[in-house]
Amino acid sequence: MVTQGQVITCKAAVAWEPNKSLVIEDVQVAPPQAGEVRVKVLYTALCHTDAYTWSGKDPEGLFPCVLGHEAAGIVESVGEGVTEVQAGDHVIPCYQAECRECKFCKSGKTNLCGKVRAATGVGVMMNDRKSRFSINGKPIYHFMGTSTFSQYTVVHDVSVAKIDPAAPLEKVCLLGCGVPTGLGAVWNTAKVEPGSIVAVFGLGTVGLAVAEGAKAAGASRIIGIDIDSKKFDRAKNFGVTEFINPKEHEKPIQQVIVDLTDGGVDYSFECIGNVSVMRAALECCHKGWGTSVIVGVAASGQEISTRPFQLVTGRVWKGTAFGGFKSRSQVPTLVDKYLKKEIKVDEYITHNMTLTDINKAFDLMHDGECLRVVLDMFV
Ligand SMILES: NC(=O)C1=CN([C@@H]2O[C@H](COP(=O)(O)OP(=O)(O)OC[C@H]3O[C@@H](n4cnc5c(N)ncnc54)[C@H](O)[C@@H]3O)[C@@H](O)[C@H]2O)C=CC1
Ligand SMILES: N[C@@H](CCC(=O)N[C@@H](CSC=O)C(=O)NCC(=O)O)C(=O)O
Ligand SMILES: [Zn+2]
Ligand SMILES: [Zn+2]
Repeated sequence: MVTQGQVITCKAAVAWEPNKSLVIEDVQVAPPQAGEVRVKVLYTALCHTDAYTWSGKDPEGLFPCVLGHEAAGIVESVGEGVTEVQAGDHVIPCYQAECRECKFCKSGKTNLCGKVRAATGVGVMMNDRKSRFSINGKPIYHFMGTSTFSQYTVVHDVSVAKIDPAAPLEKVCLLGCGVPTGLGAVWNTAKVEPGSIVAVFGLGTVGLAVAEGAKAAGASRIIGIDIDSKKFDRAKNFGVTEFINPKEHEKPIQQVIVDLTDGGVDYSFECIGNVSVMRAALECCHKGWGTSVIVGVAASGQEISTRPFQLVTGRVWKGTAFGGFKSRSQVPTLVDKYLKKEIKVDEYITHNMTLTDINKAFDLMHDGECLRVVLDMFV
C-alpha cells in the first residue's frame, strides 16, 4: 500500500491529561513536510523522563500529547529537501538534535543543538509551528521531537540517526536515551581516567550504564549507592564493586563516602533526579579536583544548593544531556559497538510488552526489578 504523501491513521498512546492513564487511540499522522521524516516506529522503550512529563511536573509538558523518546524504526517517507535518510532506512529518533550548522553544533563544546529546540519544547514542528498528530482534526502535541509511543511519528531530519540495518531494532531502541546517557556521562562529560574512584547514585538503567562506562574507562573502584539493597547483585554485572545503602547509615551519605575513600571520590554521578542527592554527590567528591555530574532530571521548582566553599575548594559541578553524545554522528557508532559486543544493551531489557499494555508497562517501572520495558508497537 502506498502511504507516501497520505495521512496515515495508526495506533498511538495518547496522554490526555497529567497522570491519567494513557489511551490507545487512532491518530492521524500527517505526511512529513520539508526537512521532516515520517518513521514507522517498531519498538520503543519507556524512560523515566516520559513518566516525569506525564506526571505534570515538567514545565515543558503539554497535553494532550504523544510521549516516548527511546525507540527504533524504519523511515516510511521523507519530506522535501531531506537527503541524509530515505524510505527503508533503519533509524533511531534522537531527542537531542544535531544539525551540524548552528552555533551549538559548530562550537565543538557541546552536543546540544539549537536548530529545532524551540519547536520541540512546545510540542510542534519547526516548519509551520503545528503538530503532525491529530485525532479527528484536534491537534495532539509532539514530545521531545520524537513521540515514539505512536506506530508512526514525524521528526525533524536533524533528529534522526541512520543505523546499520543488521542491528536488531528491538534491542538498539535503548540507544535512543538511557544507555548512551550513562556511558557518555562518564566518557564525554566527566572523562573518567583509569584508576579513578567513582560513585554512582541510583542503580537504574542510567546508573548501571554509568557503572559500565566507568569500568570500561578503567575506574579502580565503582561505588554504587541506592536505597534499595536488592539492586547490588545485578549492579555487580555492570561493574559496581562496592555498595552503600544510605538508609543503613546514621551519618550523611557524603560523609560515609568521604571516610571510605580517603577524602572523597574523583567522580560522582547523580542518576536519580533528587536535588538532595545531587548535593550529596557533589560533597562526596575529593577536595581540589572531584567532579560531580548531574544526570537525573529534577521536577519543576526544584533547585540545587551547596556551600559555595565546596566549589571554591576545587570541586566541579557539571550536568549532561544524552551523555554529551552528538546524536546523528555518534548513535550509529554506538550501534556498531553493540554489534561488536563492546557495549551491553540486552542486559538492560527486563521486560518485553506491547503498545496496548503501555499503562501496565509504566506500572512495572516502579518495580525494583525493572530496568527497561520494550514495547512491540505492532502486536
Ligand atoms: N540527563 C539526561 O540526558 C537523562 C536523564 N535521565 C534521568 O535519569 C534519571 C535516572 O533514570 P533511570 O535510571 O531510568 O531511573 P530509575 O528510576 O530506574 O533509577 C533510579 C534509581 O535510584 C534509586 N533511588 C531513588 N531514590 C534514591 C535515593 N534517595 N538515594 C539513592 N538511590 C535512590 C532507585 O532505587 C533506583 O534504583 C531520571 O531522573 C531520568 O529522568 C534519563 C535519561 C537521560
Ligand atoms: N523539559 C524538561 C527537560 C528535561 C531534561 O533535562 N531532559 C534531558 C533529557 S532526559 C531524557 O530522558 C535533556 O536532554 N535536556 C536537554 C534539553 O535540551 O532538553 C524540564 O524542563 O525539566
Ligand atoms: Zn530518556
Ligand atoms: Zn545544531
